Amino acid sequence: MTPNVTPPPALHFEQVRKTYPGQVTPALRDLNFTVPRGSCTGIIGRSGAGKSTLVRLISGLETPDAGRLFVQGQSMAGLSSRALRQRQVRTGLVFQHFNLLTQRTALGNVTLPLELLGVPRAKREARGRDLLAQVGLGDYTSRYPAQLSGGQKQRVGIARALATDPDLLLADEATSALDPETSAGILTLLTDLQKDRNLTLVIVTHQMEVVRAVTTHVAVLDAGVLVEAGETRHVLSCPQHAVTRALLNAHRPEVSLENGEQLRHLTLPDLSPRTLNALAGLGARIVQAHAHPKGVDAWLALPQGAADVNRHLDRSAHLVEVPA
Ligand SMILES: Nc1ncnc2c1ncn2[C@@H]1O[C@H](COP(=O)(O)OP(=O)(O)OP(=O)(O)O)[C@@H](O)[C@H]1O
Repeated sequence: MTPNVTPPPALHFEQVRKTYPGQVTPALRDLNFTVPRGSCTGIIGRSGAGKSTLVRLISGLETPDAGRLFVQGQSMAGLSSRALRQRQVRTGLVFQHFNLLTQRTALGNVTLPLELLGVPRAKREARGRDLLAQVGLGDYTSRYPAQLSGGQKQRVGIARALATDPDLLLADEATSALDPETSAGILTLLTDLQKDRNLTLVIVTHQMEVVRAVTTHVAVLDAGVLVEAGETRHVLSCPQHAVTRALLNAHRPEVSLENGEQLRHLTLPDLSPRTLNALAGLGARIVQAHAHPKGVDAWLALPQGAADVNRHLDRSAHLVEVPA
């Protein structure tokens, strides 16, 4: 009989601390935190929280000065330089500013990691074409970065990150440089790829709407400290820390509410006449709305008693509430 062995988590931090040379204050301290295998985990925090440092530790570009970090069950400290390189090959990175080589075509950028591994030209180009097709750029293989939109450049960046068949994908502010609609498309692509390939996806962001839109788990960092972590639906519906609440309210629109109206953050399936009619029937006002991977991310002003009214909504057809 085969023993029932539970695979280790994708990432496990044990009392991890990182202080940069010449600095007194650690960029990360006493970090205890686990990223479940196959999850889509958001790492959120304000500027200077330590998010990029976390990415650099996971990708082996920095080492902790205390504590232990396990990636796919392997202690990063115990790896030989060869094993570290192999680990790095299985960790895909997607960057905010795409980091494409301007002198190379889309195909040339995607095949670069394979070229560095010595994969023969015909094989790497076949794989590169396949990956570009998977990210919706099958007709753009010969384009140079300057001939691509921001969203297309990020698709090339994602295809490149997948070239070496990673088991872990780190997206560091991957949508921060994109407009909301393009950003929604990239997040959908990332989560579709994650599910299809059974990857662990770590999304580093300062935007709570990104966490809300696609993650299953979230960790909130502040000034190098993990202040809150757990399943996204629990953390967002019942935030325990003031920093989490501040991040949740960061995009709360300034609006004067009338007669006891309540401001609610909702995901609408669309802005079709059917949805708008349903909202009008409730006396709801749309205060703000923008594209979202699951439809339209909206702030609504709802009349007093909206909680009761919400119970009468056909949630699956019209409205899916997400925690404000
Ligand atoms: N190479 C470095 N040398 C010295 N200090 C650094 C270095 N890199 C980062 N820091 C410091 O470490 C802390 C965490 O920085 P980090 O870049 O990880 O934060 P972040 O959450 O990614 O911020 P941002 O959202 O602004 O990119 C900050 O105080 C920063 O000034």
